[in-house]
Amino acid sequence: MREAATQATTAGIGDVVPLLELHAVRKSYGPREALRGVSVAVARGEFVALLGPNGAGKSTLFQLLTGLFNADAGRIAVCGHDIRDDPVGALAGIGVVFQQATLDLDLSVEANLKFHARLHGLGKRHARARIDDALARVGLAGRASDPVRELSGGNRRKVELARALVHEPAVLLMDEATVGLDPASRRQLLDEVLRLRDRGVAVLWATHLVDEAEAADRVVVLHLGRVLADGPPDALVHAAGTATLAEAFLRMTGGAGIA
Ligand SMILES: Nc1ncnc2c1ncn2[C@@H]1O[C@H](COP(=O)(O)OP(=O)(O)OP(=O)(O)O)[C@@H](O)[C@H]1O
Repeated sequence: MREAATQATTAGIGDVVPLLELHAVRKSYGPREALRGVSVAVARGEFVALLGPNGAGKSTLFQLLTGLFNADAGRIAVCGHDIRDDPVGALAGIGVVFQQATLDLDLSVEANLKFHARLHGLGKRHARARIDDALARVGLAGRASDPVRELSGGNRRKVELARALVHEPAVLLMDEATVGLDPASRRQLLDEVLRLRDRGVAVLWATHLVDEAEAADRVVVLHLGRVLADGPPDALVHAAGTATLAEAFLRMTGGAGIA
């Protein structure tokens, strides 16, 4: 993991070169503008929360980042690879946990991860080592042969995180990944991702939950397809003149979303 992140960083000039970069990204569905010129950057070892109420454009942004479709305008680059010119290079640097569960419930934990490893072109021996490492990282070392169907919701999310890590991405995308989890499981997942951040991974964590955003190095507030604020949680609270991030978020979005 560290190696992948380091390689990506040293390819640029100094530590400030972002591993994930969106510049003036626009996307419309027919006449509806979902993203109206969004710019966001995430550096190595940085945890950025993308905080937005329903309809802000978070899912659209993640769909662009995962190559599901192209932006109408603007630039997206991962580890210096433009997602339009070099989608394979860009997507190789990304690990994703989607909002919707995407595991095959009838397969074992290990089989799900093996499938992902093959998709990323990992050889058998390398895949074996990476899968063991990723499962140990999320505390599921002893569950490799269990059918996913037998795991709790919290453990299934951990398997999804392990799967996202198998190919050692420099950038981790978490799309409302804690939806449906109880508070303890939510905290565990957040803590694990913070540890990955500390190992150098660049994390973009989409959420509508203010308490999750409070743990971030920077919070990007997205509303109706525009970035309303981008900075450390304290700075956002200070700029809004409120007592809490929740109040600042409410004020910025006109009460459109709070949790
Ligand atoms: N396939 C689509 N066709 C038409 N409009 C869409 C489509 N997907 C999203 N939109 C619209 O684009 C805007 C942004 O939606 P998006 O789902 O990206 O927001 P979001 O922040 O992920 O919201 P949520 O938290 O509710 O998932 C909304 O106005 C939404 O109605």
